[in-house]
Amino acid sequence: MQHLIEKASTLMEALPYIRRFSGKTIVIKYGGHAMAEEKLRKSFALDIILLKYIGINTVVVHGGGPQINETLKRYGIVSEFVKGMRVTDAETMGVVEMVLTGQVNREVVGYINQHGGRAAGLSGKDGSLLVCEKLLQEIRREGGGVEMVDIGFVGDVVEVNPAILQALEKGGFIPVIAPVGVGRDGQSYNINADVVAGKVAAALGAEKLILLTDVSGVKDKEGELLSSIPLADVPALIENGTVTGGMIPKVTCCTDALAAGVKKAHIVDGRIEHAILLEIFTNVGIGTEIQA
Ligand SMILES: Nc1ncnc2c1ncn2[C@@H]1O[C@H](COP(=O)(O)OP(=O)(O)O)[C@@H](O)[C@H]1O
Ligand SMILES: CC(=O)N[C@@H](CCC(=O)OP(=O)(O)O)C(=O)O
Repeated sequence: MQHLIEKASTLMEALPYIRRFSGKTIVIKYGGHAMAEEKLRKSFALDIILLKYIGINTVVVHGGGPQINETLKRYGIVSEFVKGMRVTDAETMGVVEMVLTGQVNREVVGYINQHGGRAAGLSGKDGSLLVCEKLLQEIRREGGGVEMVDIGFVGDVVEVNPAILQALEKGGFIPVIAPVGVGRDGQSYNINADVVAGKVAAALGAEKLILLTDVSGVKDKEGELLSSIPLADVPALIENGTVTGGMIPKVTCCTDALAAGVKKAHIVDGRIEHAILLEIFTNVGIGTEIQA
Protein backbone atom coordinates (compact mmCIF):
# COMPACT_ATOMS: atom_id res chain seq x y z
CA MET A 1 0.00 0.00 0.00
CA GLN A 2 2.77 2.41 1.05
CA HIS A 3 4.46 1.61 -2.27
CA LEU A 4 1.31 2.59 -4.19
CA ILE A 5 0.92 5.83 -2.25
CA GLU A 6 4.55 6.72 -3.04
CA LYS A 7 3.97 5.97 -6.73
CA ALA A 8 0.79 8.08 -6.78
CA SER A 9 2.50 11.03 -5.12
CA THR A 10 5.39 10.84 -7.61
CA LEU A 11 2.84 10.88 -10.42
CA MET A 12 1.07 13.89 -8.88
CA GLU A 13 4.38 15.78 -8.77
CA ALA A 14 4.99 14.97 -12.43
CA LEU A 15 1.47 15.93 -13.58
CA PRO A 16 2.07 19.67 -14.14
CA TYR A 17 5.12 18.81 -16.25
CA ILE A 18 3.18 16.17 -18.20
CA ARG A 19 0.48 18.77 -18.96
CA ARG A 20 3.08 21.35 -19.92
CA PHE A 21 5.00 19.16 -22.37
CA SER A 22 2.24 17.01 -23.83
CA GLY A 23 1.91 17.82 -27.55
CA LYS A 24 5.26 19.65 -27.52
CA THR A 25 8.59 18.61 -29.03
CA ILE A 26 11.65 17.55 -27.06
CA VAL A 27 14.92 16.78 -28.86
CA ILE A 28 17.40 14.55 -27.05
CA LYS A 29 21.04 14.05 -27.99
CA TYR A 30 22.11 10.61 -26.86
CA GLY A 31 25.80 9.93 -26.49
CA GLY A 32 28.77 9.37 -24.25
CA HIS A 33 28.54 7.08 -21.26
CA ALA A 34 24.79 6.53 -21.47
CA MET A 35 25.42 4.36 -24.55
CA ALA A 36 28.16 2.21 -23.05
CA GLU A 37 26.38 0.48 -20.14
CA GLU A 38 23.44 -1.89 -20.39
CA LYS A 39 21.53 -0.44 -17.42
CA LEU A 40 21.86 3.07 -18.85
CA ARG A 41 20.80 1.93 -22.34
CA LYS A 42 17.71 0.38 -20.80
CA SER A 43 16.87 3.46 -18.70
CA PHE A 44 17.35 5.68 -21.79
CA ALA A 45 15.02 3.48 -23.88
CA LEU A 46 12.35 3.40 -21.16
CA ASP A 47 12.49 7.19 -20.69
CA ILE A 48 12.09 7.81 -24.44
CA ILE A 49 9.16 5.38 -24.65
CA LEU A 50 7.43 7.02 -21.67
CA LEU A 51 7.79 10.50 -23.19
CA LYS A 52 6.23 9.30 -26.44
CA TYR A 53 3.48 7.48 -24.56
CA ILE A 54 2.36 10.64 -22.76
CA GLY A 55 2.12 12.56 -26.02
CA ILE A 56 5.48 14.32 -26.23
CA ASN A 57 6.87 14.50 -29.76
CA THR A 58 10.21 12.91 -28.97
CA VAL A 59 13.14 13.10 -31.38
CA VAL A 60 16.48 11.38 -30.73
CA VAL A 61 19.84 12.36 -32.26
CA HIS A 62 22.71 10.02 -31.45
CA GLY A 63 26.49 10.47 -31.38
CA GLY A 64 29.07 7.74 -31.81
CA GLY A 65 32.48 9.40 -31.53
CA PRO A 66 34.00 6.54 -29.44
CA GLN A 67 32.63 3.89 -31.85
CA ILE A 68 34.12 5.81 -34.83
CA ASN A 69 37.47 6.03 -33.00
CA GLU A 70 37.47 2.29 -32.41
CA THR A 71 36.82 1.42 -36.07
CA LEU A 72 39.31 4.01 -37.38
CA LYS A 73 41.92 2.48 -35.07
CA ARG A 74 41.24 -0.99 -36.50
CA TYR A 75 41.83 0.40 -40.01
CA GLY A 76 44.97 2.18 -38.82
CA ILE A 77 43.51 5.62 -39.60
CA VAL A 78 44.53 8.41 -37.23
CA SER A 79 42.15 11.32 -36.76
CA GLU A 80 42.47 14.63 -35.00
CA PHE A 81 39.99 17.19 -33.73
CA VAL A 82 39.82 20.95 -34.20
CA LYS A 83 37.61 22.70 -31.61
CA GLY A 84 35.70 19.47 -30.95
CA MET A 85 35.20 18.59 -34.65
CA ARG A 86 36.83 15.55 -36.27
CA VAL A 87 39.04 16.36 -39.26
CA THR A 88 37.34 14.18 -41.88
CA ASP A 89 39.08 13.20 -45.12
CA ALA A 90 37.34 11.01 -47.75
CA GLU A 91 38.54 7.75 -46.20
CA THR A 92 37.49 8.83 -42.70
CA MET A 93 34.11 9.95 -44.05
CA GLY A 94 33.48 6.42 -45.36
CA VAL A 95 34.13 4.97 -41.91
CA VAL A 96 32.10 7.69 -40.14
CA GLU A 97 29.05 7.03 -42.33
CA MET A 98 29.36 3.26 -42.01
CA VAL A 99 29.65 3.36 -38.21
CA LEU A 100 26.99 6.01 -37.56
CA THR A 101 24.32 4.83 -40.00
CA GLY A 102 25.15 1.12 -40.23
CA GLN A 103 26.05 0.38 -36.62
CA VAL A 104 25.18 2.95 -33.96
CA ASN A 105 21.85 4.00 -35.49
CA ARG A 106 20.74 0.35 -35.72
CA GLU A 107 21.75 -0.24 -32.10
CA VAL A 108 19.84 2.77 -30.74
CA VAL A 109 16.72 1.86 -32.73
CA GLY A 110 17.19 -1.67 -31.43
CA TYR A 111 17.26 -0.71 -27.70
CA ILE A 112 14.12 1.40 -28.01
CA ASN A 113 12.14 -1.20 -29.95
CA GLN A 114 13.33 -4.06 -27.81
CA HIS A 115 11.78 -2.32 -24.78
CA GLY A 116 8.44 -1.77 -26.50
CA GLY A 117 8.90 1.50 -28.42
CA ARG A 118 8.42 2.26 -32.12
CA ALA A 119 11.66 3.88 -33.25
CA ALA A 120 12.64 4.43 -36.89
CA GLY A 121 16.22 5.26 -37.85
CA LEU A 122 17.36 7.75 -40.46
CA SER A 123 20.28 10.03 -41.26
CA GLY A 124 20.37 13.60 -42.46
CA LYS A 125 20.35 12.24 -46.02
CA ASP A 126 16.82 10.82 -45.69
CA GLY A 127 14.28 13.27 -47.06
CA SER A 128 17.22 15.73 -47.36
CA LEU A 129 16.74 16.35 -43.64
CA LEU A 130 20.17 18.00 -43.18
CA VAL A 131 21.59 19.83 -46.20
CA CYS A 132 25.22 20.85 -45.68
CA GLU A 133 28.02 22.91 -47.04
CA LYS A 134 31.64 22.43 -46.03
CA LEU A 135 32.35 23.89 -42.60
CA LEU A 136 35.38 26.14 -42.29
CA GLN A 137 36.52 26.20 -38.68
CA GLU A 138 37.54 29.58 -37.27
CA ILE A 139 40.86 29.43 -35.42
CA ARG A 140 42.39 32.32 -33.46
CA ARG A 141 46.12 32.53 -34.06
CA GLU A 142 48.49 33.38 -31.20
CA GLY A 143 49.40 37.03 -31.48
CA GLY A 144 46.02 37.85 -33.01
CA GLY A 145 44.26 37.20 -36.27
CA VAL A 146 41.74 34.62 -37.30
CA GLU A 147 42.22 31.80 -39.79
CA MET A 148 39.50 29.75 -41.48
CA VAL A 149 40.66 26.13 -41.50
CA ASP A 150 39.41 23.45 -43.91
CA ILE A 151 38.77 20.30 -41.83
CA GLY A 152 37.52 18.14 -44.70
CA PHE A 153 34.02 16.74 -45.09
CA VAL A 154 32.58 18.29 -41.95
CA GLY A 155 29.17 19.73 -42.57
CA ASP A 156 27.82 23.17 -41.82
CA VAL A 157 24.04 22.62 -41.81
CA VAL A 158 22.55 25.23 -44.14
CA GLU A 159 19.05 23.80 -44.53
CA VAL A 160 16.84 21.54 -42.42
CA ASN A 161 13.85 19.84 -44.06
CA PRO A 162 11.86 18.38 -41.17
CA ALA A 163 9.02 16.92 -43.32
CA ILE A 164 10.32 13.38 -42.83
CA LEU A 165 10.27 13.86 -39.03
CA GLN A 166 6.70 15.13 -39.18
CA ALA A 167 5.69 12.10 -41.29
CA LEU A 168 7.23 9.75 -38.72
CA GLU A 169 5.51 11.59 -35.89
CA LYS A 170 2.14 11.22 -37.65
CA GLY A 171 2.74 7.49 -37.84
CA GLY A 172 3.53 7.35 -34.12
CA PHE A 173 7.24 6.63 -34.64
CA ILE A 174 10.19 7.97 -32.66
CA PRO A 175 12.78 9.31 -35.14
CA VAL A 176 16.39 8.36 -34.35
CA ILE A 177 18.80 10.50 -36.36
CA ALA A 178 22.42 9.68 -37.29
CA PRO A 179 24.50 12.87 -37.67
CA VAL A 180 25.41 12.52 -41.34
CA GLY A 181 24.29 15.22 -43.78
CA VAL A 182 24.24 15.66 -47.53
CA GLY A 183 25.61 18.36 -49.83
CA ARG A 184 23.61 19.70 -52.77
CA ASP A 185 25.94 17.59 -54.97
CA GLY A 186 25.22 14.40 -52.99
CA GLN A 187 28.46 14.48 -50.97
CA SER A 188 28.18 12.96 -47.47
CA TYR A 189 29.16 15.20 -44.57
CA ASN A 190 30.13 14.36 -41.00
CA ILE A 191 28.32 16.61 -38.52
CA ASN A 192 28.83 16.86 -34.79
CA ALA A 193 25.78 15.24 -33.19
CA ASP A 194 25.22 18.10 -30.73
CA VAL A 195 25.06 20.51 -33.66
CA VAL A 196 22.48 18.27 -35.37
CA ALA A 197 20.36 18.15 -32.21
CA GLY A 198 20.42 21.95 -31.94
CA LYS A 199 19.52 22.47 -35.61
CA VAL A 200 16.69 19.93 -35.50
CA ALA A 201 15.34 21.44 -32.25
CA ALA A 202 15.34 24.89 -33.87
CA ALA A 203 13.63 23.66 -37.06
CA LEU A 204 10.90 21.91 -35.06
CA GLY A 205 10.41 24.85 -32.66
CA ALA A 206 11.18 22.48 -29.77
CA GLU A 207 10.21 23.20 -26.18
CA LYS A 208 13.41 21.62 -24.92
CA LEU A 209 16.82 20.45 -26.09
CA ILE A 210 18.60 17.96 -23.84
CA LEU A 211 22.21 16.91 -24.48
CA LEU A 212 23.18 13.80 -22.52
CA THR A 213 26.89 13.56 -21.85
CA ASP A 214 29.56 11.83 -19.75
CA VAL A 215 30.13 14.56 -17.16
CA SER A 216 27.83 16.20 -14.60
CA GLY A 217 27.46 19.32 -16.77
CA VAL A 218 29.58 22.35 -17.63
CA LYS A 219 32.23 23.00 -14.98
CA ASP A 220 34.16 26.14 -14.09
CA LYS A 221 37.97 26.30 -13.92
CA GLU A 222 37.92 24.88 -10.37
CA GLY A 223 35.87 21.90 -11.54
CA GLU A 224 32.64 23.06 -9.88
CA LEU A 225 29.40 22.41 -11.73
CA LEU A 226 27.76 25.51 -13.21
CA SER A 227 24.05 24.76 -12.85
CA SER A 228 23.06 27.64 -15.10
CA ILE A 229 24.94 29.80 -17.59
CA PRO A 230 23.42 32.93 -19.13
CA LEU A 231 23.60 32.72 -22.91
CA ALA A 232 25.67 35.92 -23.07
CA ASP A 233 28.46 34.35 -20.92
CA VAL A 234 29.11 31.43 -23.29
CA PRO A 235 31.62 33.11 -25.69
CA ALA A 236 33.85 34.23 -22.77
CA LEU A 237 33.87 30.70 -21.29
CA ILE A 238 35.26 29.43 -24.60
CA GLU A 239 37.69 32.33 -25.06
CA ASN A 240 39.17 31.96 -21.57
CA GLY A 241 39.60 28.19 -21.93
CA THR A 242 37.02 27.10 -19.33
CA VAL A 243 35.06 25.23 -21.99
CA THR A 244 37.22 23.17 -24.35
CA GLY A 245 37.11 20.22 -26.78
CA GLY A 246 33.80 18.36 -27.11
CA MET A 247 32.06 20.79 -24.73
CA ILE A 248 32.47 23.65 -27.26
CA PRO A 249 29.93 22.33 -29.81
CA LYS A 250 27.55 21.55 -26.92
CA VAL A 251 27.43 25.04 -25.45
CA THR A 252 27.41 26.75 -28.85
CA CYS A 253 24.60 24.57 -30.20
CA CYS A 254 22.57 25.38 -27.07
CA THR A 255 23.07 29.12 -27.60
CA ASP A 256 22.22 28.83 -31.32
CA ALA A 257 19.08 26.79 -30.53
CA LEU A 258 17.91 29.31 -27.90
CA ALA A 259 18.56 32.20 -30.28
CA ALA A 260 16.44 30.36 -32.86
CA GLY A 261 13.48 30.09 -30.47
CA VAL A 262 13.97 26.79 -28.61
CA LYS A 263 12.61 27.45 -25.09
CA LYS A 264 15.12 25.55 -22.90
CA ALA A 265 18.52 23.93 -23.41
CA HIS A 266 20.23 21.60 -20.95
CA ILE A 267 23.50 19.67 -20.79
CA VAL A 268 22.78 16.70 -18.56
CA ASP A 269 24.68 13.83 -16.93
CA GLY A 270 23.86 10.74 -18.99
CA ARG A 271 25.56 8.51 -16.39
CA ILE A 272 22.55 8.94 -14.09
CA GLU A 273 19.76 6.41 -14.61
CA HIS A 274 16.57 8.06 -15.90
CA ALA A 275 18.43 11.36 -16.37
CA ILE A 276 15.85 12.42 -18.98
CA LEU A 277 12.84 11.93 -16.70
CA LEU A 278 14.62 13.67 -13.81
CA GLU A 279 15.37 16.64 -16.04
CA ILE A 280 11.86 16.94 -17.50
CA PHE A 281 9.55 15.94 -14.67
CA THR A 282 11.22 17.12 -11.47
CA ASN A 283 12.73 20.23 -9.96
CA VAL A 284 16.04 18.43 -9.40
CA GLY A 285 18.73 20.18 -11.41
CA ILE A 286 20.97 17.45 -12.79
CA GLY A 287 23.19 19.39 -15.12
CA THR A 288 23.67 22.79 -16.69
CA GLU A 289 20.95 24.94 -18.16
CA ILE A 290 22.06 27.47 -20.77
CA GLN A 291 19.67 30.32 -20.11
CA ALA A 292 18.10 32.50 -22.76
N1 LIG B 1 34.09 23.24 -18.85
C1 LIG B 1 33.87 21.92 -19.08
N2 LIG B 1 32.99 21.25 -18.28
C2 LIG B 1 32.77 19.94 -18.46
N3 LIG B 1 33.37 19.19 -19.43
C3 LIG B 1 34.23 19.81 -20.26
C4 LIG B 1 34.52 21.20 -20.13
N4 LIG B 1 35.41 21.53 -21.09
C5 LIG B 1 35.68 20.41 -21.77
N5 LIG B 1 34.99 19.36 -21.30
C6 LIG B 1 35.08 18.02 -21.85
O1 LIG B 1 33.97 17.79 -22.71
C7 LIG B 1 33.65 16.40 -22.65
C8 LIG B 1 32.23 16.18 -23.21
O2 LIG B 1 32.29 16.26 -24.61
P1 LIG B 1 32.35 14.92 -25.50
O3 LIG B 1 33.50 14.07 -25.07
O4 LIG B 1 32.28 15.32 -26.93
O5 LIG B 1 31.01 14.22 -24.99
P2 LIG B 1 29.87 13.33 -25.68
O6 LIG B 1 30.56 12.06 -26.11
O7 LIG B 1 28.88 13.17 -24.59
O8 LIG B 1 29.35 14.13 -26.84
C9 LIG B 1 33.83 16.07 -21.18
O9 LIG B 1 34.03 14.70 -20.95
C10 LIG B 1 35.05 16.91 -20.81
O10 LIG B 1 36.23 16.15 -20.97
C1 LIG C 1 32.35 16.51 -37.05
C2 LIG C 1 32.37 15.54 -35.92
O1 LIG C 1 33.19 15.69 -35.01
N1 LIG C 1 31.48 14.54 -35.94
C3 LIG C 1 31.39 13.54 -34.94
C4 LIG C 1 30.10 12.76 -35.16
C5 LIG C 1 29.74 11.84 -34.01
C6 LIG C 1 29.52 12.59 -32.71
O2 LIG C 1 29.28 13.77 -32.64
O3 LIG C 1 29.57 11.73 -31.62
P1 LIG C 1 29.65 12.16 -30.07
O4 LIG C 1 28.44 12.95 -29.77
O5 LIG C 1 29.69 10.84 -29.40
O6 LIG C 1 30.91 12.97 -29.86
C7 LIG C 1 32.62 12.58 -34.99
O7 LIG C 1 33.15 12.34 -36.07
O8 LIG C 1 32.98 12.05 -33.93
